[in-house]
Amino acid sequence: ELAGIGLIGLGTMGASLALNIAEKGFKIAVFNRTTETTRKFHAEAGDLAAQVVPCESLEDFVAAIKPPRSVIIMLPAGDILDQQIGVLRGMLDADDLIIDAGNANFHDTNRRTKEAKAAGVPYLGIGVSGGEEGARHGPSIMGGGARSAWDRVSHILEAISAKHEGQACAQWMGEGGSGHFVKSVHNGIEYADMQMIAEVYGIMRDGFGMEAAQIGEVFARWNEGPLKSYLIEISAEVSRCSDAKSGRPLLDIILDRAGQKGTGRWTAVEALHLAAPATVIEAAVAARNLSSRLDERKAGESLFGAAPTALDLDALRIDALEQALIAGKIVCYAQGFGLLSSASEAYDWSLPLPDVARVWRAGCIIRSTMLNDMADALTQNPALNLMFSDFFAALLRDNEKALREVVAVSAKSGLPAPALSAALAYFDMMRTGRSTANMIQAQRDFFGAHSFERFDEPGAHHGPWHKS
Ligand SMILES: O=C(O)[C@H](O)[C@@H](O)[C@H](O)[C@H](O)COP(=O)(O)O
Repeated sequence: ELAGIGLIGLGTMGASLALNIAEKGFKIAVFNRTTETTRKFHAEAGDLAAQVVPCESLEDFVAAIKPPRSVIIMLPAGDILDQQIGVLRGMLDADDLIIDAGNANFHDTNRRTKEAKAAGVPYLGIGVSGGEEGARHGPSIMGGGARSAWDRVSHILEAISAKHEGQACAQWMGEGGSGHFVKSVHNGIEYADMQMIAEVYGIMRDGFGMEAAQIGEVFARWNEGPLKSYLIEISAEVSRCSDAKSGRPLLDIILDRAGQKGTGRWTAVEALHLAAPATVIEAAVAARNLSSRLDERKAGESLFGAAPTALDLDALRIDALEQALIAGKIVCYAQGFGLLSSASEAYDWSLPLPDVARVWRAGCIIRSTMLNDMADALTQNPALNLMFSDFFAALLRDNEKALREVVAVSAKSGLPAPALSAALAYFDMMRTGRSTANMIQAQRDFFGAHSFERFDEPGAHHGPWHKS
């Protein structure tokens, strides 16, 4: 019996996704450049091995799949993917579908979709979120490309996806690179959420002098409240984990140099490009860049002395940290959905924003109970800044004071809080009817005759500079 679908790339995510597909009853052909990996995968597939067709050549792989074929490719972003698509396309029939399920840059997916369209062959770019665990037992899936191509495989993608209240967290988002863009923004928000959590962890560790396990208790408590989410849950777990070798808290042994593979950066770059402020995401990307400058930071510490970080609990209540995170999260998601809305317009995607929030409710890394409320608010008015929706405006009113307090105290005591500070600044800017951009306009006109608008007269105006 031929396989109903194929998958190339048995890395962590690819292998997990293939087992998930097999487990849901779909016979799957698999191929990996390194044959040893394919053999090992099949040998370790256990009861699912019968559902898996291990192929040691691309020819065998293509022949093992029932036409019209659907082939998922799970490879790192970049040239390697174009090469694989090129080779594979040469061996497939015209109506065979290629699905890139990796973390591609949506600009590349836009290009590849156009190339596929020009060649008259189907192509999908899908964002898959949830890490290894999610891929294996139910990820969140964000599809992009021709609707007809999505409809060919939606029964499989919905079957393997995470479920929220029985609803599949797998959704077609639009044409071209829309699926990968939604995934990028997901990752940008993931960066920002993680950074804000790391900042309050820093205040508890360096400000209050709390032990990792104590901090873990606080996160565990917050995971019972409005912040209930996968990232708070795992922050509690990693804080409470001890190092097998030394018995010390593992967190205290991990080097403070954050890695990144690009999705957060791409999101920040696109936000600047579209003039859709995503300052909390930008701050999170910059914090990762700064964290990698370990030696320079150490040199800075000896040059300027470590910040006078010690705080007493009178200065700041632990609960204020939870409230600050709630306010920061609302601002960050408002920016994320604002960016999705701007891109949807710029690229003519008509992104279903309420469905984006729904698809993120389970399976993905940023899954949280707050996404339920976001889906409701966006359903009521997808065009409205999320901060201005009744539910979140009320929540912000209740929590913005704590965010202000946390940012103020951390600034005074030299505890870096770039993402929380960016969130507060955005909140204050977005509720300032009369900003200071008039000074910018005057300066621009002074040195570059760029002109300015007046309150009292339409048109472009110039100041009486350089006249005297
Ligand atoms: O949604 C997910 O499942 C994750 O976001 C996944 O895509 C991956 O873990 C990120 O690529 C990590 O990104 P960085 O390596 O850039 O932190």
